[in-house]
Amino acid sequence: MALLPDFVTGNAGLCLIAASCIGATWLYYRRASTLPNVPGPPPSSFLTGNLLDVVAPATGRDWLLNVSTVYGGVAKLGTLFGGHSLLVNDPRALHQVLVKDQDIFEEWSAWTTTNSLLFGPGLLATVGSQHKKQRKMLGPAFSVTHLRVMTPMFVSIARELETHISSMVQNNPQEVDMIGWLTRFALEAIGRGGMGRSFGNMTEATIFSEAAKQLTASLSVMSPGATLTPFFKYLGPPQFRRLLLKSIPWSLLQRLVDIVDIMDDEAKKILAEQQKDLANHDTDKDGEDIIRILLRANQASNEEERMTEEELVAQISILVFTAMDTTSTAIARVLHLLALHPDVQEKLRAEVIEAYHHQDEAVDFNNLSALPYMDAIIKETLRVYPPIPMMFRQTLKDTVLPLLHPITGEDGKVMNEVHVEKGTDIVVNIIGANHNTKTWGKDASEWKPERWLSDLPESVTKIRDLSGVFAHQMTFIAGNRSCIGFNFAQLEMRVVLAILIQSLEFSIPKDKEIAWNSGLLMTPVLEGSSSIHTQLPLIVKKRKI
Ligand code: HEM
Repeated sequence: MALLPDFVTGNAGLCLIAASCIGATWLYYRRASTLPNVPGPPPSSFLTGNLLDVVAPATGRDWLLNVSTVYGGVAKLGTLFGGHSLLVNDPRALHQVLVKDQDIFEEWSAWTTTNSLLFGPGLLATVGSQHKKQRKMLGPAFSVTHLRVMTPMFVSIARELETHISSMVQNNPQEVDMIGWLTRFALEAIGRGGMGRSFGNMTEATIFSEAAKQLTASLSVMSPGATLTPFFKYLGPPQFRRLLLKSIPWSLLQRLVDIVDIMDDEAKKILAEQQKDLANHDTDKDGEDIIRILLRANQASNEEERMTEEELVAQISILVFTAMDTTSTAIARVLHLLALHPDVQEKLRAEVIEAYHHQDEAVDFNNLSALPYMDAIIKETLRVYPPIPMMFRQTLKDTVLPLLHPITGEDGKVMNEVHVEKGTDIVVNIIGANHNTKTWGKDASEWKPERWLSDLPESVTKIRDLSGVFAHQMTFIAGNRSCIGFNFAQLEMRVVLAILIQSLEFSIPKDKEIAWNSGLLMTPVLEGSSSIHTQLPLIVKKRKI
């Protein structure tokens, strides 16, 4: 025993569990290790394959794009212990994965298990008929009719945001960390629009807002370890697993456990309040929110369809998780690009001022949707800079993926399709699909809002297989697991732009370089900073109206 390090002798149980996990992972990954003949980048190490290349904060995005350029629509990636997964951006193959054969290409089990451990059995954690049932019940709350009703509430939150920022820059232009403000806006939008309650004053952080803000960043840092979570659920009952987690001396993990507890407590409180209001027939609120609509539908449904209390709580935490950072970083990206391209900013401002004549009270769903230049900027930004650069799927049985654009196999022969074994992980290369030159043309990677103001090429409009739910792109993916909130997100983007651009000007600070880190989500940071602290410092100037 003296030969073993103290940590091992002192934590024998923990080490045994870790060794079993590693062994089980190895066995698991060996099963799906044959993707014969599909070329791909050499793995950086036997232990982690290409996983660390994909999630590398500063280079992950370009790495993904480069692999698509070099290897085409499908490429073999190395995963843990010499295993392989398939990176896909070919339009026909993506259509097969996400739409045509979506029952064969199920959500990645590491992702659903992680989400189930974090939030419980909500949309991001369920599969098959349970997922379908939940999706059907939540769908109506995201309808255009409902969003139309919600618009004035978004406008009022955006005006609060504008008032706060304006007061900071009233006398002189100032550097403002826009991502912080946009995160508060997005949290408040999902709070009031989603849960029927405010998450607090926009200027002061609360325990909940801090927890929600840190969640994505913590998960991004820990994402390579997500591949191990399917085995975690076999490590005994939840109380035991919790004890196990609490005994691991890793501050980031301990913070994650706290965050999850805070979010869960809040979700339970929200549900209890909503149920009470509903029981009291209290409809004296700013229109119907998502959870209220869900509760009504749940109440009206039959026994087999009805969601449990646990499922309802999970939906609340999942909505906060999915709605907040995705949308705030999407708006942040637009503002960053407008600051980099003052001509585009000015043209957008002219369009908005012309439409509203300085009366932002008039901003409504219809007139917001009728601003062609704003529409072009939003579509182009989401295409070139999708906030989520990739997603994952897993095959439930052996199958064949057809390719629209054939590739050359390792044996030098042309491949029109790829045979994929049961258990293979599929990486949906969202950014690769959005930058595909065969679809979007040679300038696919350039940010050109103008491309949306004239006819798009036939390679975009005439391909039946290009099945993204939004603007021919994969940003919100496609099929039954596509983003349920894509119209909600776009509406938030439009409202914030319409309100801020009229009275504020944005430019880049002279002494700071902004970079975007890859991860689960693309996030703005200061160039060279490896920190998980997101920042978007822009110089904001008050316009004289
Ligand atoms: C620009 C902002 C957003 C982007 C880029 C985005 C992107 C995505 C993507 C790529 C997925 C698919 C995940 C998968 O394959 O499992 C997804 C799912 C989802 N999104 Fe969004 N999203 C955004 C905003 C929102 C908002 C505002 C909401 C809610 C109000 C939302 C709610 C959801 C939910 C609940 C799912 C899970 C759907 C399911 O599994 O059925 N998202 N989102």
